[in-house]
Amino acid sequence: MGIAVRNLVKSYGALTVIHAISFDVADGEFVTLLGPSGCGKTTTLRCIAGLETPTGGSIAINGETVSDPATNLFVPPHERDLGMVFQSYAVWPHLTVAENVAFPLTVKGERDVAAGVNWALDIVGMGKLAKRRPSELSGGQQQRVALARAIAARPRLLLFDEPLSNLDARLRDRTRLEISRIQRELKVPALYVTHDQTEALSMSDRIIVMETGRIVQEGTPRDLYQQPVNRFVADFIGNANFLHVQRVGREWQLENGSPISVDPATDRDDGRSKIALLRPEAIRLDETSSPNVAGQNRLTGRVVGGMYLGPHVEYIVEVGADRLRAYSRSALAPGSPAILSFDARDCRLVDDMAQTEARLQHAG
Ligand SMILES: Nc1ncnc2c1ncn2[C@@H]1O[C@H](COP(=O)(O)OP(=O)(O)OP(=O)(O)O)[C@@H](O)[C@H]1O
Repeated sequence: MGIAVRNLVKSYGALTVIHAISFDVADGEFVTLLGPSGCGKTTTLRCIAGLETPTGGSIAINGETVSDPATNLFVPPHERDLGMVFQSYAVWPHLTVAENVAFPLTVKGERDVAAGVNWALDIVGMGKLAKRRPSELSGGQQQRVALARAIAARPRLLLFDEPLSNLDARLRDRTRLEISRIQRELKVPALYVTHDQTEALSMSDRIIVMETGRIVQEGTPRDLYQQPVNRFVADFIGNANFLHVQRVGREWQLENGSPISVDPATDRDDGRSKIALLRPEAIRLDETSSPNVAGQNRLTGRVVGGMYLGPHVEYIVEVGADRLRAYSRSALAPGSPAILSFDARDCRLVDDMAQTEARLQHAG
């Protein structure tokens, strides 16, 4: 049950934009495709919807293959039984809210269209505005109509392509919660495309991070935040500091020669070049008089800037050749020395990005 994508390839002429990716979305699961602009998220989603013709690989929905170029199989979009919500609300301006939502029910040949419309509008909280036209609605309300239309025919799969991009920040937060609630209520698998890490972290059961048409890592939001496989994922999800480190004998050192203890679980000698990831919230930032805590890394840096954010000040601190972001409630003057303390387990070695790029180039 759910979606099974196997070795999906999409090329436009000589240009391949999806390179044989495979993933699943289990029944009732909320999975997000996350990655920078142009990495192939939308193309993947559109292949599943049947709005693009894949070049290779297969796609199955609830065990039924809907696309497999090797056997010339291609089920058209309207026969795939899925609901889709786009960035542009794509509601029809000449139809009322109720008529918009009725459309998929009519196409499906449902007998009690009115009941289906009421059900869907109730779920998105738009029952009272059924007779309005889209021009009489706010952006957020129009997106709710689009959502109601996507779920009205009780599809076996929900697809979302950056559905919150056109909403302002507050409405985005609210609609995010609504989408999560509705998907869990309906218990249908959902695939959600975004380049916004907050959306991905807050809504997903699982996140698939993509880079240039390939999957770099997939896992729960917590896995990806706490155990990113490389610099690209660490940088894309959450705030990240990177320390340039080198192995000297059995220890790791910063470029200025200071020794540094790293998470032993990440200290693998696999021949790949490494960089140390240190999240800002793992750093304790003090004035130089702070006491030494046994077993902690303790680096001396220099404050180069600070930004007051209310709950804390976000400082930029120079440590050797690296600039790190760290938070503190104390007021530290620019130019003043500071001590950065952190647990070795919070300092993880990850593959450096240059390595990923090299691998991608090698893989063609
Ligand atoms: N019709 C097309 N012809 C040629 N190239 C295309 C076509 N559609 C998309 N591409 C290319 O495919 C790649 C992936 O595009 P896609 O829209 O899937 O990326 P995305 O990750 O969804 O980006 P965004 O977040 O900007 O929408 C891009 O390099 C894009 O230029």
